[in-house]
Amino acid sequence: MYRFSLRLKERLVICVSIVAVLFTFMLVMDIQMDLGLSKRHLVPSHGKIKYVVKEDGPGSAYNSFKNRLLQKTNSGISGNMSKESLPNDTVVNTKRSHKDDSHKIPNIDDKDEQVDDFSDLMDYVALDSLEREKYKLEVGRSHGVISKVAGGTNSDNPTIGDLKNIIIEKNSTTLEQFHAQISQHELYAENTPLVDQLLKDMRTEPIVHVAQKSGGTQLKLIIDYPNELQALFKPMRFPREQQTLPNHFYFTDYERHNAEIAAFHLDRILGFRRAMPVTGRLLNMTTDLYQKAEGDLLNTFFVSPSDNLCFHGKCSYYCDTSHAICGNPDMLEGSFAAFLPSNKIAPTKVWRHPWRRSYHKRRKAQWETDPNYCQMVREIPPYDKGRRLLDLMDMAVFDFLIGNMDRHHYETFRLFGNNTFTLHLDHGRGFGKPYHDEVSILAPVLQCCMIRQSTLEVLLK
Ligand SMILES: Nc1ncnc2c1ncn2[C@@H]1O[C@H](COP(=O)(O)OP(=O)(O)OP(=O)(O)O)[C@@H](O)[C@H]1O
Ligand SMILES: [Mn+2]
Repeated sequence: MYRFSLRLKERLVICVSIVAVLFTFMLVMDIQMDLGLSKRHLVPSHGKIKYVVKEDGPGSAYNSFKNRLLQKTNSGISGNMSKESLPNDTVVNTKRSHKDDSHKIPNIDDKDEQVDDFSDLMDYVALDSLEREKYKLEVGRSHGVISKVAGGTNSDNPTIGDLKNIIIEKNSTTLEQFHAQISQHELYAENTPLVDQLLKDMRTEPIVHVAQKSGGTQLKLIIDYPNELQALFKPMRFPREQQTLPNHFYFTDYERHNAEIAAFHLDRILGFRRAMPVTGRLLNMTTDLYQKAEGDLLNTFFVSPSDNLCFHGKCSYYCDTSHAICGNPDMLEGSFAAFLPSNKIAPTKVWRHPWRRSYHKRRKAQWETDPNYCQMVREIPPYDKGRRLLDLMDMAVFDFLIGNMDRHHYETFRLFGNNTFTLHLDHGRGFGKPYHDEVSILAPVLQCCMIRQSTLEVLLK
């Protein structure tokens, strides 16, 4: 009997052990294959958040960023962070492409990158505010996803027309109507027909006058059409495939007219609506430019050895005979950006971008060396309240996507005060390295560890 009951006990122990092993096995399978048996919802999947959750707190995001981007620079060249600053897998790619196969399309299969389905972020965005509070307590830190109300965009949204008492007449031009409807929180409404109308007008209306635009470093022309329509023209200067030359800094890079066009469309698709409408058009060098130019600009026209009409204009970069803009044979492609409202109607305020690069071959900007840089920015008006700092986060995301390292200043409309959107202007240096991710452009997001919820949602979508 005793021996029998012992055997029973033994059997019981063996059974319990088997059940325990099976249960553990099931849990492991569940975590690996996301079967949902453990009803895990947020916590494990949030483990995928890069840079933040693996270590402790938002500070680690910056440390990780600093380690990867700021401290590894040993070339002594502050601006050229790209090579040293990349995650390991990308460094391999860059090194390979450095010599000059940057014009080749990289083979996607080459990449040893893990695919992230961003399910953690999807989960997070779907939470209501109560669940978020709970999550916040669970992970023991505040999060950087800022909702609309907290982002300060829920206030009134007056237009320039409202504030300047502009009455839209029947015969008002498309650009006049566009200017009047620019509002405190966006350049144009999502479904306005005015944008497509403007693009069409700039593409098809006859050109009546061209003049060089002062300011900035590279050549730009002011194009006048009938009825006060005006556009800012950037000519195609180099072949469409021309990428940033390996030894060019971001501030000496050529400008690409098609970058201006693509950037406008991306800004629109992302729902920012902070870039003026830009379209492309072919111009006749003789009838559209030479015959409509005068003064200083006209004086720079010449006929090249192959009998093409060329000009170079006057500016600080690439405005000389060796960088002339020539017809091919007589046609020239360019970008046409709808002109901003005049200073009389809506003057803009120019702000120095806090994350501006050094624009120097050897010097670093403060944000590249100061681990608490964002903390400082957060306390300085207009970044201390309202939407401004979040707009800079959006701008960083936008610039990262277009590869624009040339964001030295930005502008806002004065009449809307400080709680207004930041204009997205000047994207000519975007898309210079289309097969390279310049992570340092995301420095504002990585250092402040914040992003606007609507932006995150659009990116996930
Ligand atoms: N669509 C526009 N309509 C009117 N003015 C504009 C427009 N876009 C830009 N500008 C003005 O023209 C100035 C120069 O334009 P932009 O920045 O594109 O040229 P840039 O040569 O690249 O300048 P920089 O060398 O300073 O970067 C800007 O500061 C801006 O105020
Ligand atoms: Mn520029």
